[in-house]
Formats: sequence, structure tokens, C-alpha cells
Amino acid sequence: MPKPDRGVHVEVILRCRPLNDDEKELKLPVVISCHEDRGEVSVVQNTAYKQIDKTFSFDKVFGPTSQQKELFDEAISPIVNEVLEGYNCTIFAYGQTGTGKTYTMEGGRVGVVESGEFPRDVGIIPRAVQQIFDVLEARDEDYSMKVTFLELYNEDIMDLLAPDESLNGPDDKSRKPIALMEDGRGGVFIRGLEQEVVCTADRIYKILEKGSAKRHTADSLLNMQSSRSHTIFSITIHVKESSSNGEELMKCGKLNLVDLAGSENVVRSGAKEGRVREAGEINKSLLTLGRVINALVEHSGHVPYRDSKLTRLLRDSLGGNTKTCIIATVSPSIHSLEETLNTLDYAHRAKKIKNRPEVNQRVAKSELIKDLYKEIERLRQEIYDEREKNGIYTPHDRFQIEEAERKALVEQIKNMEFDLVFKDKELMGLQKLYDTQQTLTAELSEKLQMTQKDFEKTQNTLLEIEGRNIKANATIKEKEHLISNLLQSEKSLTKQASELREELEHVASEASNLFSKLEQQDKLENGNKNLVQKFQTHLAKQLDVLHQTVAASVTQQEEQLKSMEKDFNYSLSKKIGGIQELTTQVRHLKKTHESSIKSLDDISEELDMSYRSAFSNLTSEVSRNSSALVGHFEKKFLEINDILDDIQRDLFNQQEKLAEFAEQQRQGHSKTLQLTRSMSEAMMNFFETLGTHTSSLTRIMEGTQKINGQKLYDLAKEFEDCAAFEKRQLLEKVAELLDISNDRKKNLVQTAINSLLESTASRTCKMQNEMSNLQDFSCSVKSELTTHMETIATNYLVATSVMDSGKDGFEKCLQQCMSESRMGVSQLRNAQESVLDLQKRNVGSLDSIVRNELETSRMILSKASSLALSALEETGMADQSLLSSIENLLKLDHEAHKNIRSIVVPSFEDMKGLGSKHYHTILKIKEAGQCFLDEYKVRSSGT
Ligand SMILES: Nc1ncnc2c1ncn2[C@@H]1O[C@H](COP(=O)(O)OP(=O)(O)OP(=O)(O)O)[C@@H](O)[C@H]1O
Repeated sequence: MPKPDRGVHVEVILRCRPLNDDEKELKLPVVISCHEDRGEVSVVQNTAYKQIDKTFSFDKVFGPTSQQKELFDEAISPIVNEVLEGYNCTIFAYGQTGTGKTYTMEGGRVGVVESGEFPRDVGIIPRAVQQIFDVLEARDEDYSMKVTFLELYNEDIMDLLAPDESLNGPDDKSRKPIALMEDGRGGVFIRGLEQEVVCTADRIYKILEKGSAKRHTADSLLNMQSSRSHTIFSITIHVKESSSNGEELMKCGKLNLVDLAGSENVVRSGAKEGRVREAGEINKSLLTLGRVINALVEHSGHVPYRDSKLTRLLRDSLGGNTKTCIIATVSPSIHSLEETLNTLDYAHRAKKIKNRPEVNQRVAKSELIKDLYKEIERLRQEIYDEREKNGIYTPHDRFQIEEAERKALVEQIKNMEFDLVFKDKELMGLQKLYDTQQTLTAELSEKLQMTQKDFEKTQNTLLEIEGRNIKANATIKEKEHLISNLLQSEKSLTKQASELREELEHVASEASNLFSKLEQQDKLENGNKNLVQKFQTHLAKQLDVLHQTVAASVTQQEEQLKSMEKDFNYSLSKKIGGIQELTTQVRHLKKTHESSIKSLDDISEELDMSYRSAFSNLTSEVSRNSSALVGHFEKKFLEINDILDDIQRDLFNQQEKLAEFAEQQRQGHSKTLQLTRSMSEAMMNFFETLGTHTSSLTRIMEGTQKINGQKLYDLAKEFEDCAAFEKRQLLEKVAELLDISNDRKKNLVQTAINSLLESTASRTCKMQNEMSNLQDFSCSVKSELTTHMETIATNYLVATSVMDSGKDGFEKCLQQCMSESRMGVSQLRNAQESVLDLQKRNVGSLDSIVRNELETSRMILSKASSLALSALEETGMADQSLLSSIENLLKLDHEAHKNIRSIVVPSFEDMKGLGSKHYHTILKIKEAGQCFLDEYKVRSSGT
């Protein structure tokens, strides 16, 4: 039956430190969140490139705000108690450099402990020590306590408690590593490791401080005081117990506190040169630790404890009978994310390791004393051998182990020597390479300097050439510019002259066209005026005739009405005489007369109706004719208006074109003038420079002349001196001859000098003359040019003024045309208004006449009817007596009736005549209108 697995998982605690000052300053994001209550740690990072969201669970989690005391009380204190119960316990601190391993294990200095309370940053070790002492003291136990403090650096074990004289400093190469040995019982021991027996906590704090100071530390990129070694601080406690049989037993417990080196990789830590090996060795221990953990987790047969000293030393703590706790430390910042994830993985895996903790067996005090005696004996022998120089006594089995280790060391040294030779060769090769590189670099720098000098020279020459080139280009450009300016001005002058000629011709033709059009317009206007005048006279005549006719008819009517009145008066007087007679007779005739009077009334009403209809027809006819005439007039007026508007628009257009043309002309002229001016200025400048050159030439000539004269004078003088000297030398003997000869020579020279002077003077004079001629010529040319320019300018001004005056005249003419056409329009409008007025007045007068006529007829008729009624009344009264005088009355009535008829009938006829006359007059007016229209049509088709 298989044994039940009594294994206990390795306890894994995670501690996350707060952001340090640098990280806060850089404002690095926090990617770790600790859930202490759930014992979970989450890693969250969401960027465009990476998305991480992982959660790890551990036995305990301490976040960035957790305190040292908190961690100790919750996680470490129970382990310390286990140690006091006789267990072996190990606490590892594992994590990236700078994440707080040393802070957690050791923390700050203990200093003075007041009322049993440590400063807040004191770590696990001092607190554990304090707890052990407190418990033991509290139990009043008989105990002994030993501490060891070793460092594992580059796979070498160093004793941090070794006496100071053997050390020259933390990085002293002379520091001797101490050997790790098999104890023959499957365990290991470190030979010569100092074990300090301690009685007080303070002593341990001091030992801890001293040992920590000796640790191998070196600057690295990640942590200025980065621990690059693993340290193991061990406390072994022996507590005396009494067995039931009174035998004294010793209870033993051991606490290993392991501060591992930084877990980060070599490259990232920035380790260089010599430290590469160091990192490799550190990693060797850590890698082996990882492999051991993996093997234990995966339960693989072979666990590679022997591959590193760290794992050999801590074999019991990993999968052995030790109680183990791993404190994984991490940083919260994004900067350490990768390493944090590695640490979390590592720690998470380590959680699966199972140990089988066992309480150490109690050892009898006598056995312990025996062992101690053996140890004392061994040590004494060692000291003795050392003194005698006869070697050291070693038991046989120990000797064999040591021999094997010695051989391994020799082998290792050989290998290292071989490595050293190889490295030396490599170094030599590298040195050579470095030397050649250096010479090459020196050569190259020399060449570079020379090339730079050459380059600078070339640059200077290039700059000079460039300067010269720029100057030459500038001169060429100036000359080219001058030539092109002259050519262009010549060309533009000729071109502008031809353009001007063409434009003038064009303007002249356009002006003649305009004038002819204006003449035609004038003619048309005159014809229109005559036509309108004719029409007016014709209309006036017709209207006169109409007025006369109406006036004649009115007088006729008046006469007829007067005669009618006379007749009525006559018949009335006659009737008054016969009324008395007739009154009686009329009564009898009443009934007969009633019917006849009624019929008379009917006839008169009919007459009235016919009158009314005839008059209304007449009025409507007249008004229709007049309105037709007015409409016709209005139409014509509108047409004429349109024509006039067209003319006005044409005239405006012409005016604008003319103004534009004049402006163009002016601009062209001014350009020409400017060009001519610039040309004349250039010419002036040219002549001025010519003049200055000429004067300087003259000065040079004068100077030359002076110098020549001076030289000739000097020559003559020299010659004279020479001659005098010769003369003196030849003495008086040849005085005469010499005098003659001298005189002759003198004369000759004088004449030659004179002729030379003369010729020079004449040539200079000629030159001066030439120069003055040239100057005169240039002056004359200049003055000619000036006058020419002035004439051009005056011509231009004259042409411009002529143009302006022509334009003004044309504008005036146009304005006159326009005002005349406006006058024509207003006259036409007046004519139309007068015709309309006339028509209104005619219609009104005709209407009033007809209405008067109608009224008088109605009055006559009413009078007649009233008379008839009175007569009827009288006849009614003279009913009986009227019968006799009926015949007379009938006769009288017949006569009156006849008279009335004789008045009414001619008046009707007159009225008819008046109507027909009116009709004829209107026909004539229509004819006149038609005639006007026809004539106008003819005119408009003509234009
Ligand atoms: N929990 C924490 N609270 C406050 N400060 C901390 C904490 N953890 C670490 N620190 C600080 O961080 C710095 C680095 O810590 P420490 O030296 O202990 O890191 P380390 O992991 O031991 O590094 P190395 O592996 O290089 O030795 C120290 O200044 C320390 O005071």
C-alpha cells in the first residue's frame, strides 16, 4: 500500500513594491494590481501593440502599501515559530533586481529598539531574530544559538563572518572561497565556515550589518546597489529539553534566510565585460534553481541539485524535509513588465513544489558533547599540523573526499588556465586588430585633413571664379540689356507708329461713318418734324371745319327754335282768344282728344327715344374714333420712342468706344513719349561719357605734351652740358672749331627740338581741334536730339489736345443730338396730349349740345302735353258747347299741328345734316390719321 503523500506545498508570497521616485517622475504606468484579500495579482496592459491580462494566485499577496511588520506578522512569524518547534525552515527572496528582496529580508538599520518596536523599514531577519529571542526568553528555555552568513558569488562561497584581517575589501581578489563538501550522509557542509554563537539579538544585528557590508555589490543599470550575489543567513537554535527518563535532549531548529541575486537577464542588466561571466554564474545558480523547481513540479526522476552550489546548499529546502517559503518581489511599473511576468511565472510554478517537513530528531546532549569533542580534537590536530608543517591530520574518508575535491579543483584550474591562454591569444589578436585599426584611422584622418584642405582651396578658387563669372555675366547682361533696350525701343517705335497710323485711319473711317449716320438721323428727324407739323396743321384745319359746322348748326337750331317760339306765341294768342269759345266745345271733344293726345304722347316718347339712341350712337361713334386715333397715336409714339432710344444707345456706345480709343491713344502716346525720353536720356548719358572721355583724352594729351617738352628740355640741357664739358676739355685749341661746331649742333638740335615741339604742338592742336569738333558735333547732336525730343513731345501734346478737342466736339455733337431727340420726344408727347385734349373737349361739347337739344325737346314735349291736358280739362268743362266750335278748333289744332310739324321736321333734317357732317368730319380725321401712318411707314422703311 503506497504511503499517503504527506507533502506540504512550498508557500509562495508575492510582494509588490511601490513606485520609486524615478518611476514617479517619469510617470510610468502601473500594470500590477494586487488583490490582497483574494491572494491574487493581476497584470493588465492594453496598448496598440500588446494586450496582456493575466491573473496569478498566491498564498499571500502584499501590495505596494504593505508594511514590513505586516508582512512579518502575517507570513514569517508562523515560520519562526515552526523553527522553534524544531523544524528546518527556509525563506527565499526571489525577484528582479531593485524589486525589494534585500529590503524585505534585511530592510533598514535596526538602530535603537524602543519598547520592543523596530523602525518601520526593518526587514524579516532582525524581526525573526527578535521573535526567537523573545519566545525563548519568554519560555525561559536553555538554548544556544549559532549564526552563519555566507555569500555565493560566481559559484564561490565566501564567508561573510570571516575575520576582517583575511579580507582587504569587498571586491578583493585575494578573498578565498571556502569549499562546499559532502558530509558523507547525503548532505553538504562548508568547511571552515565561521559559526558565531550568539547570545543577544543585538549581536546578531551587528553581525548582519557587518556581513551585508561585505556583500559583492556593483553598479548596474538597474540598481546602484544591486546585489549580484546570493546570500544565506542561517540561524541554528538548540534548545535543551528533558526527556521523560530524565535524559537531556537537544531540540534543533534552523532558519535559512536566502536573499537571491537579481533574476533579470544579463543583457538587460547592462552587465559588461568581466561581469558577463559573473551574470552567467549568477544565472547558473538561478537557472539550476529553476530547473530544480521544474523537476520537482513535474516529478521527473532526476533533480539537478548538484548543478549549482546554491541548489546543493539548499537541497533540503527544495523538495526535502524543510518548510520553505518563497517571497517573490515585483515592481509595479510597466518598465519591468517582462521580468515581472517571468517572476510571477517562476513563483507560480514553485508553488507546486511539495516538501515533507520533518521535525529534527532530538539529540542526546552526551552525543552532542561527543561530536563537539571530536570537532575540537580535529581542530586541535589541524592547528598542531600547521605548527609542525607536517600537514594536517584528516580522517581517511574525509581525506578521500578532500582529495577528490582537490583533483576537481586542479582540473578546474587547468581548464581555467587553458581558458586563460585561449583568452590571452584572443586578446592578442584583438590588440593587433585594434593597432591596425588605429593606424588605419590615423592614415584616414590624415587623408581626410588633406582632402579637407584641398577641398577648402578648391572652394576658394571656385568662389573666386564664381565671383568673376558673376561680374562677367553682369557686364554681359548690362550690355545685352542696353542693346536689347535700344533694339526694342526702335522696334516698338516703328510698330507703334504703324499702329498709330492704322488706328488713326480706322478712327477717321469710323468718324466719317458716324457723321453720315448722324446726317441720316438728322434728315429723318427733320422729316419726322415736318410730318408732325403737317399732321398738326391738317388736324387743326379739320377741327376748325368741325367747329364751324357745329357752330353753324347751333345757330341754325337757335333760329329755328326762335321761329318755333314765335309760332307758338302766335298760336297761343290765337288759342287764348278761342279758349273761351273752345272750353265748352272741348268738353265734348275730351274723349276724342284723349286718345289723340295719348297717341301724340306716345309719338313724342318714341321721338325722344329715337333722339336718345341717335345721340348715344353719335357719341359712341365719335369717342370710338377718337380713342382709335389716340391708340394709333400712342402706338406710333412708342415706336418713335423705341427708335429714339436705339439712336441714343448707339450714340452712347459710340461715345464710349471713342473714349476708350482716345484713352488707348493717350496711353500709347505716353508710352512712346516715355520710351523716347529714356532713349534720349541714354543718348545724353552716352554723349556725356563721350565728353568726359574726350576731356580725359585731352588731359592725357596735354600731360604727354608736357612730359615730352620736359624730356626734350632735359635732353637739350644735357646735350648743352655735355657740349660745354667737351668744350672745356678740348680747350681752347679747338675752341673756334668747337664753337662753330657747337653752334651748328646747337642750331641743329634747336631746330630739331623746335620742329618737334611745333609738330607736337600742331598735332596736339589738331587733336584738340578734332576733340572740340567732336564735342561740338556731340553737342549739336545732343541739341538736335533735344529739339527733336521736344518737337516729338510738342507734337504728341498737340495730337493729344487735337484728339481731346475732337473728342470734346464729338461729345458735344452727340449731346446736342441727344437733346434734340429728347426735344422731339417731348414735342411728340405734347402733340399727343393736345390731340387727346382736343378729342376730350370735342366729345364733351358735342355731348353737351346733344344733351341740351334733348332737354329742350323734352321741355317742349312736356309743355305740349301740359297744354294738351289743360285743353282736355277745358274741353271737359265746355263739354256741350264745344261741339259747335269743334270744327274751328280742329282747324286751329290742325294748323298748330302743321306748324309744329313744320318746325320739328326741318329740325330733324338739320340734325340729320349735322350728324352726316360730323360723320364726314370724322372720316376726314381718319383719313388724316391714315395718311400720317402711311407717310410714317414710308419714312421708317426708308431709315
Ligand atoms: N516594499 C517596499 N517599500 C518601500 N521601499 C522599497 C520596497 N521594496 C523596495 N524598496 C526600495 O527599493 C530599493 C531597491 O530595493 P532592494 O535593494 O531591496 O532591491 P533588491 O531586489 O534587493 O535589488 P538587488 O537584486 O539589486 O539587490 C531600495 O531603495 C528599497 O528601499
